[in-house]
Amino acid sequence: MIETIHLTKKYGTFTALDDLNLSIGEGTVFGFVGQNGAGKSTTFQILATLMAPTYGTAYIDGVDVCKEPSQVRRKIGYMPDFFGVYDQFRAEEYLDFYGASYGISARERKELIPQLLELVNLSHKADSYVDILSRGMKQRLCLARSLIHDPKVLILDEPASGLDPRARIEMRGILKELKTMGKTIIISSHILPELAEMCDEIGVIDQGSLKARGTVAEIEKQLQAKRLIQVQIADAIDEARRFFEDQAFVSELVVKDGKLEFLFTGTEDNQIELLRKAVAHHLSLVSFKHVESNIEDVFMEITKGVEDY
Ligand SMILES: Nc1ncnc2c1ncn2[C@@H]1O[C@H](COP(=O)(O)OP(=O)(O)OP(=O)(O)O)[C@@H](O)[C@H]1O
Repeated sequence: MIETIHLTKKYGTFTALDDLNLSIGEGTVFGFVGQNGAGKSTTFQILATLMAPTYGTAYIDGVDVCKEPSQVRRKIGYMPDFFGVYDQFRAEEYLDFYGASYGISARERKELIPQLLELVNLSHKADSYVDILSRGMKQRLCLARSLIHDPKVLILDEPASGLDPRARIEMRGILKELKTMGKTIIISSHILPELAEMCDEIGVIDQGSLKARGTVAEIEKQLQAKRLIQVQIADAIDEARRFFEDQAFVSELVVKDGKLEFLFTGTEDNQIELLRKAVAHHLSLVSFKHVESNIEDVFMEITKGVEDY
C-alpha cells in the first residue's frame, strides 16, 4: 500500500533522506521512529506529495507520488507535525469547509461531520471556536480533517506530540479504532514505547536511513546478539568476577548491587557452555539471567552515537 524506492532527499549538499526502501502492506499500522532530525517529516512530506524527492520515488496504493500527485491526494489523509487551524471557525464549520474543498456534497457533509466528531471525541465541542480548543482537541480536530474524504492511507506526523498523558491515551484509542476500520497508517514519533503498543511494525530511521525494521519483538531480537546478563552469587563474588572476566564473549563486566553484570556476545550454545563451566567451577550461583532490554534501550542502541539536537 505504501512503497518507497531508493527515496532520497538532499537539501543543498545535506542528505536528509538516504536511499529509503520501505514497503508497508495494506491495513498495517507502521510506526516510524527516529530522533529529531532523523528524516521522518521529510519522508512524510514526500509521501503527501508536498515535496519532490531528489532521487527515487514512492507509491501509494500503486500510484506514483511524483507523477500523479492529485490522484495520490485523494487516497491519503495527512496530518502534519505543525498545523495551522483556522481559529475563527467553529469545529463543525472547520470540517465543513474542508469537506467542501474535497467536493463532498452538503448533504453528505451533514451526515459525515457528526460521525467524524464522534470518532475523535469532539461531539461536545462541535459549536466551539477552534481557538478555544485545547492542544489535544485541536490535534484530534486535525485528525478528523485528514479523514474527511475517507482516505485509505493515513500519514500522521507526530500526532501525539505535545500532548499530556491523558490526551495521548485518547489519541491512541482513536488510532486503534482507525486500524479496525482497515486504514493503512504510517505514524511517526520519537517516543518508541508509545508506538510499540499500537503498531504492527516499526521502522527505526536515523540520519536519513532505515536502521531496523520489524515487529517490536523482532527489533529487540536483532539486538539480542549482544545480551546483558546478570549473575547473582551467594558468596565469593571476587572469585566469580575473575572467572567470568576470563571467559570468551564476556565484556564490560561490572558489579552492581552485589550482582555481576556483563555483556555477552556469544550464541545461545556459547551461553549454555558458559553456564556449565560456571557450575563446574563450583561458583555458588543463585541466578543467571538476561536483563530484558526495554524498548527505550533498543532505540538508544540502534541510534547510538548520534547526538540529539
Ligand atoms: N527545508 C530544509 N532545508 C534544509 N534542511 C532541512 C530542511 N528541512 C529539513 N531539513 C533537515 O533535514 C533533516 C531531517 O529533517 P526532518 O524534519 O525530516 O526530521 P524529523 O525526523 O521529522 O525530525 P523532528 O522529529 O524534529 O520533526 C534535519 O537535519 C533537518 O534540519
